[in-house]
Amino acid sequence: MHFVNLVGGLKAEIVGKTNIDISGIAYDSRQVNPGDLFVAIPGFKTDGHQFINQAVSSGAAALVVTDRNVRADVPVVYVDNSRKALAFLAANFYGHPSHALKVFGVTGTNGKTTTCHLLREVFSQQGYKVGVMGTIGNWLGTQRMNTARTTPESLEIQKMFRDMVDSGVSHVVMEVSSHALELHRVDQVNFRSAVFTNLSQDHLDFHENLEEYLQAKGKLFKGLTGDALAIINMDDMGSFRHLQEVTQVPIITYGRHKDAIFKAENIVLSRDGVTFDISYREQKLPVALHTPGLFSVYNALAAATVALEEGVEPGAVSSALADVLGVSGRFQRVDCGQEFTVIVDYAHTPDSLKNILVTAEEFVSGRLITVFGCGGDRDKAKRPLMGEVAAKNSDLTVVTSDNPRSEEPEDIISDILPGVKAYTENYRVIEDRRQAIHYAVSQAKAGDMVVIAGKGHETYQEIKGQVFPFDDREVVKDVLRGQISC
Ligand SMILES: CC(=O)N[C@H]1[C@@H](OP(=O)(O)OP(=O)(O)OC[C@H]2O[C@@H](n3ccc(=O)[nH]c3=O)[C@H](O)[C@@H]2O)O[C@H](CO)[C@@H](O)[C@@H]1O[C@H](C)C(=O)N[C@@H](C)C(=O)N[C@H](CCC(=O)O)C(=O)O
Ligand SMILES: Nc1ncnc2c1ncn2[C@@H]1O[C@H](COP(=O)(O)OP(=O)(O)OP(=O)(O)O)[C@@H](O)[C@H]1O
Ligand SMILES: N[C@H](CCC[C@H](N)C(=O)O)C(=O)O
Ligand SMILES: [Mg+2]
Repeated sequence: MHFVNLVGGLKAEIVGKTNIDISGIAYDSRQVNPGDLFVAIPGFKTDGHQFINQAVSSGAAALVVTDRNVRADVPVVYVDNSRKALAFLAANFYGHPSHALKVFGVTGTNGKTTTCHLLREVFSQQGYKVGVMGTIGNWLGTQRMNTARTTPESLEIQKMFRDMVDSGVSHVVMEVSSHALELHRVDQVNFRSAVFTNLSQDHLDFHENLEEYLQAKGKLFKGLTGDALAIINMDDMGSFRHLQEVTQVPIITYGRHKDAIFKAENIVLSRDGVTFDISYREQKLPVALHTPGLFSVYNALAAATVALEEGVEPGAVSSALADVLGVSGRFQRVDCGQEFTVIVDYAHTPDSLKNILVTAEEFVSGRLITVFGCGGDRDKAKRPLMGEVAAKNSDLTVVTSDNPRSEEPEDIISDILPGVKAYTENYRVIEDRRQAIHYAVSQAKAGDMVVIAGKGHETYQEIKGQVFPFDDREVVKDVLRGQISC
């Protein structure tokens, strides 16, 4: 692409000759190919400006920088914010593909992945080719691609949108994390609609406090334009009020609140699922889900609201929701015919852990045994809170490691323990997650339930910067294999 077309419209000062072609964009010097434009990002850990020489020696044809002192033999584009510029340039480079797609963004602390996958099923059953971007992977129709982030960097997003358009995708459901909103990853995305699930404590390592966390989420709604809709959970009243203030587009509410436009009524919770009615605009739509818990009602209601607003026939919405047997690592049973229940779940916040344990508690006839830890290099304030939730809602709590990342596993456990000790003496600390799962499962008797929380679909464990293969579900099967044929 010609350099002038690429940077056209970007608020910037340009020094150097502009009559060049750009073959690609890179924001990491290690990824630069000859002819690329290198965008230097001042980051949290290091500064992309330090790698300019490396980028140029790898063949960078031009640079985007924020540091006015940078001088180079290639053209230099001076901008105020390089993440913003990256999003702008990526959208230009790939031809603004989101304008040729219906992109539905889902944000909130919990329920994004689940809501997206429910919505994916509804749209797929309509015969649309659906794109998905989120925690458990990215999909172009049925083709799955791995992902490291819930919401990738703007460059990857725009490239994926381009591939989606080129392969016939019409609808995209994507999780939009607060990190993505704060770091301009979705700046140039043309959202058809945005969904808000809920807000509770998480990521206070990244956001100053809950207000700032909410403000980051609000950016998704602030950016909506045209005939986009803001689809908001009205039961989270504090967040609802904020989002209502910041958005300029029509608001569609859902929830159990009496004033919600799409209202869940007649909710019946059971061990194997949930049934409820969606009452909206003088109509009633019965829904049956295979996942239990009140939180499942919210996810399905959010997905149904989007689909119904898009004009999907109501019967098709409820039948697609009924066809979803579950989402990988979300309240996933590991069943080898044992006499007790084992659930692997991705709850890694105080609120989600509480939801999952309250749901489990309701249907367990015996003891509830919980295994969990907390991620390293993440919100430390949630650790004792998760300890408290586990202790209050379990008969036996096994505190272990999640992904300690660069932290000492025992330090993380020490942060969790005050919360546990304040509510129970029935706990064990087993730092090694495999051993912790072995212990918990071996303690279970007929009628008991073991909940293994925090890692859900993950197939790795990161300890001291090293990534090892690890899958809670496989570890459970290994233990059960020793007891019964599995
Ligand atoms: C906190 C956060 O989001 N950090 C993101 C941020 O990293 P950073 O600012 O620290 O980058 P840095 O390491 O200082 O490097 C600065 C720049 O120098 C470049 N560099 C670096 C080294 C080198 O040799 N050459 C080079 O050019 C880097 O590519 C980067 O552009 O920008 C990077 C480039 O886009 C991201 O990869 C990185 O995600 C990190 C790895 C991360 O763990 N993010 C998590 C917390 C995250 O985004 N999570 C959300 C939330 C999930 C949820 O809601 O639960 C998600 O969407 O996944
Ligand atoms: N609507 C909800 N409200 C509260 N908790 C929920 C809800 N839906 C799911 N959960 C709980 O949160 C966990 C994570 O769910 P899910 O993966 O759908 O959320 P997410 O928002 O995508 O999370 P992440 O931010 O990690 O990507 C589930 O395993 C479950 O324990
Ligand atoms: N997207 C979340 C996932 C947390 C999952 C948990 N297993 C952990 O590693 O902390 C985060 O990056 O904070
Ligand atoms: Mg997710």
